[in-house]
Amino acid sequence: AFCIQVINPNTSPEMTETIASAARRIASPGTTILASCPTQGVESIEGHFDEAIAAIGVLEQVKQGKAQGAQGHVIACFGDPGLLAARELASGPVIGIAEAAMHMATLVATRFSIVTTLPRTVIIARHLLRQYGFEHHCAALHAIDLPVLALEDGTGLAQQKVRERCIQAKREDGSGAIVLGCGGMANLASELTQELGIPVIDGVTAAVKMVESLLALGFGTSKYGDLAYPNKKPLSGCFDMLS
Ligand SMILES: NC(=O)NC1=NC(=O)NC1=O
Repeated sequence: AFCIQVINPNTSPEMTETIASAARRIASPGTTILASCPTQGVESIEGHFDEAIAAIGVLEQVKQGKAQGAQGHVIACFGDPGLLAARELASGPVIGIAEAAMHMATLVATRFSIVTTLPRTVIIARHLLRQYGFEHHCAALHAIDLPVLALEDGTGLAQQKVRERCIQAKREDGSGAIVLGCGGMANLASELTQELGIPVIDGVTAAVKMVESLLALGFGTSKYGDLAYPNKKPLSGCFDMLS
């Protein structure tokens, strides 16, 4: 039986719920999901500035999650904000949804496409592909060109755009799999997989299963080298909460 914390790095309660329900749906029977989002920060993450703000909230949540018994952590934003810093703080595994979805896509197809939210987050996804070493696995990246919270506005327009973009990507890119590039798309993957007949991979569910696998294998984050716990030092002002 595992306890896995799933962190929505933005402060949108609706998106936290979308993410939490996807995580709980896929979690093994014995796994408890602790879903959370930062108490302060940014309501959606759409660029480097937002990611810098969100990373502090991720660290605060990881610290709280550890205290609540979380054995592993998922960072449920497609920028994987604060990933390595969170790995320094954590004992258990910490997996970002972008890396999780990308890894999974490489296991089922030789090439994958990414469908994400804004043109500027396409550029950030490219940075992640390079950072993770997946550049040559990714055939193309597409944006639905709607803000992140359009996925939670109840109109269904963003969801329709995601579907259209996935159909286009399958037709045009020659990719065998598609990665959904936002935590708020977590509830779309299984229906799109059925309709398109190819793996449409959401990073929230992928990351939950990867954390479960690492825990089942007895692996946490390696605390040897640069992911060792942070050097002890006083943290001033609002950062005191991270001491
Ligand atoms: N590319 C994205 O849409 N990233 C994201 N921003 C958020 O606030 N959540 C995400 O997954």
